[in-house]
Amino acid sequence: MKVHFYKYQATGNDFVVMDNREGKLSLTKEQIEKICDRRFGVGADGLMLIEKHASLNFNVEYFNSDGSQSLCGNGSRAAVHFASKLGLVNGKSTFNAYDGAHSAELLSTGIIRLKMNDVAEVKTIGTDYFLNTGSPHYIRFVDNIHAYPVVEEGRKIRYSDAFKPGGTNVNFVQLLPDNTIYVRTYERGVEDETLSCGTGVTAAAMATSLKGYTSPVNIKVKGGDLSVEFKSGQSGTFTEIFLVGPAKMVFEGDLEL
Ligand SMILES: N[C@@H](CCC[C@H](N)C(=O)O)C(=O)O
Repeated sequence: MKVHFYKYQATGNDFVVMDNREGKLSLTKEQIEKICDRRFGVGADGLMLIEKHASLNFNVEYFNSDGSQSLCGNGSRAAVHFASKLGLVNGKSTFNAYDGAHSAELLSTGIIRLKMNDVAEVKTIGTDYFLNTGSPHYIRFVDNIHAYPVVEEGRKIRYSDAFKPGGTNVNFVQLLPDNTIYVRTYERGVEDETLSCGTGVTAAAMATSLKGYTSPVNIKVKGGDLSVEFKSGQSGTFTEIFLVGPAKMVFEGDLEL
């Protein structure tokens, strides 16, 4: 069976996107792994099916490259760009994802401003933090981020007993001047460092606000620049959270399933 796909990147987090509004596509874990494989397939950190939704503009079914599912912040921004290309939305949009309903805006600059769901709690673990921004995220502040062994240390935390059985994504964050942070993320489901993680930088911005940084927090990742806006509530609660950054279609093609 031949399937048309679109390749997207959002600050270097890359995705295979397919239009499944007719509901004909149902992919197995093995098919997802093969499509996302960088040698035997198209190659991507994740895969998304864009589907119809009864009351919102569309539904996003997101899969990590190993076939597991969660919310993808960068993927959702790419999905909004794709939905706009399909003519499903014009400027403002609403859609359903793994953690429920979201709204977003595609600005004339090509930047996507995605509303994230509220954060009810930030746990403190020694000098580290843990919170859920639609996906689970562990945050550790480090110095000299560029030399930090992200994969080695990330893997230890991701597979630690404390986070079994689901595991967690792990973010290493360096505080920079001017309300800016540099974030590197070990992503579960990709089982490697990615160039950017949207739910991860959102979690990092929340943790950084507990250290006195204010909204918007400017984010630097290996794949580019983002920003996170939010309102802080009492004792580690956050509302009005927006993940803001670019997403681009890179190429399209057909693949044999
Ligand atoms: N890259 C994503 C996060 C995707 C989900 C994550 N790997 C998980 O399984 O929790 C993002 O941009 O948020």
